[in-house]
Amino acid sequence: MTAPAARLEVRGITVRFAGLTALDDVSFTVEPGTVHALIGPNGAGKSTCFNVLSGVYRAASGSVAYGGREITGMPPHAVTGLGIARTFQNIVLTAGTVADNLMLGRHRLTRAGFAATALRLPGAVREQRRHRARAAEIAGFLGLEAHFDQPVGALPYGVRKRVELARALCAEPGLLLLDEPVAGMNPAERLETADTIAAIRAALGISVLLVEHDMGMVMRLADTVTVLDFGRRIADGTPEAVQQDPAVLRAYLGQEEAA
Ligand SMILES: Nc1ncnc2c1ncn2[C@@H]1O[C@H](COP(=O)(O)OP(=O)(O)OP(=O)(O)O)[C@@H](O)[C@H]1O
Repeated sequence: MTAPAARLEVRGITVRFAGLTALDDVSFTVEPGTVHALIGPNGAGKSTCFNVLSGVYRAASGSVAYGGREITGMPPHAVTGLGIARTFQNIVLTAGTVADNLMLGRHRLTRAGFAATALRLPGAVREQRRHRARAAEIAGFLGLEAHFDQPVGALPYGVRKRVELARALCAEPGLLLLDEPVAGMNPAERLETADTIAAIRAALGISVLLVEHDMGMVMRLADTVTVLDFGRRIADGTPEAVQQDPAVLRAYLGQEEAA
């Protein structure tokens, strides 16, 4: 039921906030089935780029196409409908259990309307049962089976981050956008999450675009890396090539000097 991975083409996107150019003519391509990292110093424009891709912000110019379909200007739910799901830098979960949150993730795939579900009509009940079984399967894949019926509010931070990832996967996306998936995690949790992301790609064949500050994680996982600095793309290539790029070294050195 997973949406097939398709090519994401970002062409010349520019975003301005009251005089500040957060993204300046940025282009890159995420090839189907690859892990692509978007990196750069603080304020480089990474989150802004994610917000454009997921329909939260509208670019002043440029285009974003997924599987050849123009998604520029689409609202977030329409972008999700095409098979693009995301997680957020700060955990965004609703009250209730892990299962409740994962069922929300399946919303785009649910056909029965609100009334049919509320009235517990047989077709709607069967459909809910099928979605719940798939949500439980995804929870198991992410090591969350023991937490499935627990309230998310009581869970440790690292587990809640995994719940967010599971919820995004519940939409059966072809492209997963992960905004700092290991931020705030301890080293063991970081390694575990890196392994999980690699396993997701291998098992589902989907594409992953991730924003991440943890360079070890980027180097371990990414096939391709795009580097932003002050809203501009300064490098794009394999992790090895990007790591040795003088413009990238200068950008990160500048950040250390400013710190
Ligand atoms: N809603 C907004 N209104 C005004 N300025 C914004 C807004 N969102 C981002 N910016 C500015 O745009 C620039 C890019 O910010 P963005 O959050 O995209 O960077 P980032 O690379 O994600 O940074 P970080 O690594 O710190 O999360 C920054 O100068 C930021 O202050």
